Amino acid sequence: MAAKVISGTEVARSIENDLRQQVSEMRRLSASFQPRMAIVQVGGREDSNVYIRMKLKAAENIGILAEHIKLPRDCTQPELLTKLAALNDSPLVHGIIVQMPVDSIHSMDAHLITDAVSPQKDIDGYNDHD
Ligand SMILES: Nc1nc2c(c(=O)[nH]1)N[C@@H](CN(C=O)c1ccc(C(=O)N[C@@H](CCC(=O)O)C(=O)O)cc1)CN2
Repeated sequence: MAAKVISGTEVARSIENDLRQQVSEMRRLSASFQPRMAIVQVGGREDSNVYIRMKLKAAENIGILAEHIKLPRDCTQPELLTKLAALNDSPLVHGIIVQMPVDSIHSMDAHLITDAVSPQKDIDGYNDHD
């Protein structure tokens, strides 16, 4: 049997089209519903900046509002956890991504941070509680 070459680009485009239709249908059923996600970044690593730009563009392409929340490198773990708790509690935010690695001058427990995202909003699948 001949091998079949699978185009990652075509698969990605198909997934994006499906998601766009799902978002559109949700908004048709509830005109007031506006899906929103938050991408939380600590610091300013350029590799992370590239990936975040890609995520923001992808969200825009399917009709999801994406907010890029940039926290400074001197952000402490309690401050980051407080921010994540606020996003967990916000009825306006439906998905949360914490861009890894957390680029802080302070020590951070990566698992504690990713597990602080509500499982119901963990659209990245980093949470150990899932
Ligand atoms: N919150 C997250 N942070 C980080 C993740 C993540 O998934 N969630 N992963 C990396 C960075 N990153 C996205 O942010 C990411 C990097 C690379 C890839 C990937 O699939 N790479 C492919 C090659 C892609 C290409 O060059 O075409 C590969 O490695 O085969 C996905 C996501 C750390 N932070």
